[in-house]
Amino acid sequence: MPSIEARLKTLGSYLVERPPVFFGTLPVSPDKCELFYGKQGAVRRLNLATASQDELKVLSDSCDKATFGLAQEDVHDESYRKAGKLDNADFAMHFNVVEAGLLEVISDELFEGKKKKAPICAELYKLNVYGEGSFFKPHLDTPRGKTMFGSLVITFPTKHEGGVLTFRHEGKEWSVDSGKLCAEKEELSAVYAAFYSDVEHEVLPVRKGYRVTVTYNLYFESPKQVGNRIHADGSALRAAFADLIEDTTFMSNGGCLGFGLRHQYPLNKSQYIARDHERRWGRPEVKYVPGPELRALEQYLKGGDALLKQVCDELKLKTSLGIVYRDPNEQVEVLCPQVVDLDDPEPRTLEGEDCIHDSLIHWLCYWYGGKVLPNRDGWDSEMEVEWVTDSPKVNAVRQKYMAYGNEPQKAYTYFRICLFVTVGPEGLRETLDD
Ligand SMILES: O=C(O)CCC(=O)C(=O)O
Ligand SMILES: [Fe+2]
Repeated sequence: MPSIEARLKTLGSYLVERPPVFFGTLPVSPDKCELFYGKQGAVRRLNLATASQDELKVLSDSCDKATFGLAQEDVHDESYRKAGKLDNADFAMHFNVVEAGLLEVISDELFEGKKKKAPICAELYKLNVYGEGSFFKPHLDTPRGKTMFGSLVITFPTKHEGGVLTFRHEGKEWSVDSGKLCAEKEELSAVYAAFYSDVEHEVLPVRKGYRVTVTYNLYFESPKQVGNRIHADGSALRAAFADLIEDTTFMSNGGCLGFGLRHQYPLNKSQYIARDHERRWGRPEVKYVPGPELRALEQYLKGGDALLKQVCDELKLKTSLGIVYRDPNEQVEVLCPQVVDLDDPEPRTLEGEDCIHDSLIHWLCYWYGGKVLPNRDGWDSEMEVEWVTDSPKVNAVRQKYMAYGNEPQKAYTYFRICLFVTVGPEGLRETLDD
């Protein structure tokens, strides 16, 4: 029998996922390629299946310059993104993703639904026109709202060369050459690509012609039903997990397993919540309780993260999400119940000191109920965790703050979102209340 350590490693390795991107061609009838557009006054009409280069130039000239999201702002910078765009209020098409059956394909492919599928919806977002020399440098899509999990790009069959949509995730790469795919098909076809928002993607420069795309934001429809997502490849993970907890020598007194989440999720920074109490009565005893943002996030996990939670639910093992902060200066990690607003002017004091004193870790524990995790630096750990997987490096979010030691100075920390599984002692493994 392999050692427990080796089996924990195997357990982590079962969290591999299907590609977080999928794409293909989709036959379309010419009437579905009919585009109506215009910002004010007269509306123009253009068929994207038959449009001439001159007609496409008129469309391109009617567009605004495309912007992109940077630090919560829409920025226009042609060294980063060169393309035209129309907002969803300024165009209409007969093409319909639901009628085309794409939502079913997306929910099958991204969530690997064998039995029940996640109810999802697609919201029309923008039309983009990439003429010769247009491109969009590597970026992640900004989630617009908590339930948004991905994007869908439909490329219509206008003649073009280049403009390859390229995805990269965890060292792998996928390319969608829409010009080539459309040209190769005998029947009139569009190209679709659906992907999670946190998968890096770029549009390589268009060499010839016009590439016209319509993008959609993909959402979960209702958090209640999302809990039914089924991952077809879950059996290996389930078996490895079940095997471990049946072994009486594994965590015989119970314990906690830690998994770094594989995907990124949008979380707001939350402020210190006990301020009114503090003003009136002084600092309350702050206990560690996962905040509402993290509790809500449990409904919206993606891919392997959702699978892990689902397997734990089936095995009746309690799970909770937590934010793990790392202070790069101290090589120490602390588990926090929320993403902390480090610019929050309150709470200000730490045992009489102003603001965040030298120790961010101490401050997080004092005000937010943070718990110090096992580490190498001689801090006393308040919680034992057996780590199974770490998060990919790109999921570590850098956060700046002002540290007030002898003098104020800029400092930074990293946080990542982790899932913790509470395992009961041997013979009483189940920890989830019904
Ligand atoms: O037009 C495309 O192919 C991709 C557009 C895109 O990545 C975006 O709008 O964020
Ligand atoms: Fe994008």
